[in-house]
Amino acid sequence: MSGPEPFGARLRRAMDERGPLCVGIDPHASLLTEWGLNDDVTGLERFSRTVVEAVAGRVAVLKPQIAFFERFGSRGVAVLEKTVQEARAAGALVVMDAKRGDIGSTMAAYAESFLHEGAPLFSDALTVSPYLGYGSLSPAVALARESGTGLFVLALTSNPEGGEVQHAVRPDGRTVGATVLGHLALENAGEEPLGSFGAVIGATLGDLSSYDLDMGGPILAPGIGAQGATAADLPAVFGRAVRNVVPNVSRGVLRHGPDVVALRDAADRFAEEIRTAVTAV
Ligand SMILES: O=c1ccn([C@@H]2O[C@H](COP(=O)(O)O)[C@@H](O)[C@H]2O)c(=O)[nH]1
Repeated sequence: MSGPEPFGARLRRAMDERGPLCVGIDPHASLLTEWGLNDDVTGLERFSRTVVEAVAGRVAVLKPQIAFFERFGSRGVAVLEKTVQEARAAGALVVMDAKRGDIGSTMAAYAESFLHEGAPLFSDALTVSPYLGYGSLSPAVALARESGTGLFVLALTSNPEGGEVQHAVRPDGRTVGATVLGHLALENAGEEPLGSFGAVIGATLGDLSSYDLDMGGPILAPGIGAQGATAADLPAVFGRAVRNVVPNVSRGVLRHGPDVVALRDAADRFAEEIRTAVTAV
């Protein structure tokens, strides 16, 4: 089959070559201040550039959190555009953390913004919310297939409040989170070496053995570092699915800036801890 190489295949290769770590680009106001930067667009640009310079050439994935750019309006979004382009040019895959979700016709426009090659914010993958119904994501699934990009669908989020929705039991006896994972298994069926339709599942969640995490796609796992999970928790949380896990660390790395070498060393330490934990399974 011709067309662009699917995201899942590109991600598997990047994970094999660079390890699975994803570093988040989350320019919190407090971090800008700690780095000695102003809480303005110039500070935002310096922060983002520094993170890209430090780690984009060595980690598999970078995940900019769009909220921290949008708070500066159009000039912040312009910084995000440059950040995405520079990160991709340095060899990292970019997962845009925008958590988009809406009725299907609007979802198509969100998908165009991030998954259409040539769009200013074109990224390798996008986080999306299935809580308007999984089917509302269909336009994004279709465009991702066409453009060789991917989705990470919120399934079991890292925050303690998520359980009231995601662990809720449906009339068929399955939880809402398990239902999302079931949809993803269908999207990824037959895709080798890894599907392009991933789940977001928090590394903070403890024992998930009641869930079938083997849905053929990657698992983006935030929660390591500032939210209290550690690399050593990964095997217990994800079991055999750990080989498909992309652990995200944002503040745990970013707090070591603005020194480029210190940032790089922090990312390398997390990468090594993850490698040790995952190879022990
Ligand atoms: O369930 C979720 C989904 C997304 N996130 C995002 O990941 C990072 C985590 O940042 P840390 O500083 O490492 O805590 C952040 O961008 C969240 O919006 C999440 O934490 N949990």
